[in-house]
Amino acid sequence: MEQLKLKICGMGTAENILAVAALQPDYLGFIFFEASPRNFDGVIPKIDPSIKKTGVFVNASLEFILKKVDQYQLNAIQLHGEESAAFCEKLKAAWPDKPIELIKVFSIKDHFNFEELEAFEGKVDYFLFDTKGKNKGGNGFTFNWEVLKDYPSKTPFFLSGGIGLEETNKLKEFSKHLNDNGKLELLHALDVNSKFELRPGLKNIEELKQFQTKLNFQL
Ligand SMILES: O=C(O)c1ccccc1N[C@@H]1O[C@H](COP(=O)(O)O)[C@@H](O)[C@H]1O
Repeated sequence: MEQLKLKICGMGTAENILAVAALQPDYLGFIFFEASPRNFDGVIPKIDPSIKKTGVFVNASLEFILKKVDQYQLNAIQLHGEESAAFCEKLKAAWPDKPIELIKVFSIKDHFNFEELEAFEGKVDYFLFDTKGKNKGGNGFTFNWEVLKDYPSKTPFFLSGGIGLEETNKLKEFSKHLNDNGKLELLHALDVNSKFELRPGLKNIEELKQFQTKLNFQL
């Protein structure tokens, strides 16, 4: 079975990027959304090429996304707004010979209509489930993961929204339930952000280390 991946999102300073990259996450996320306190406009230092640099966009234009992919040599794109399936198709077609991963976000609180996913099937590589809150993302609290227990799709997904150190027991239960239903392989990655911050954009390295250790023991 493939190992559960980790995405650390909302990076800011070069020094902190290097410290987080040294933890060898699978994905590092950079938010390109001016309304966010984590909006990224800096320089990404050289990091291990196995770490996928992921751009997070909210209803951005195709041109803007293309520019950022080129400028920062992004490996993955996370669409965190109301982007359509047709837009996802256009984005995929923009790099026919480059393996850019496309992640489409859906925000959930207590219910989700899985029919919403249908139009995106086969057009994106992953779905990402985040918490619906007052902000587009980075709300810092979890949604009702029970909603995903009967996940009907074959598309692997990222679990996101308010995941912190105190969620590890709940994560263990959640992965056990998926396993019992033969769906554990569909949980591709965990995505963490504001619960590991000293301030917006500055990650707490010690707490991230503790999280990795707890996950290795528990999941
Ligand atoms: O973090 C932000 O400010 C943000 C703004 C706009 C879109 C997405 C954003 N962050 C994403 O939100 C989720 C969950 O974050 P949290 O753990 O609840 O803080 C994560 O995928 C970030 O990529």
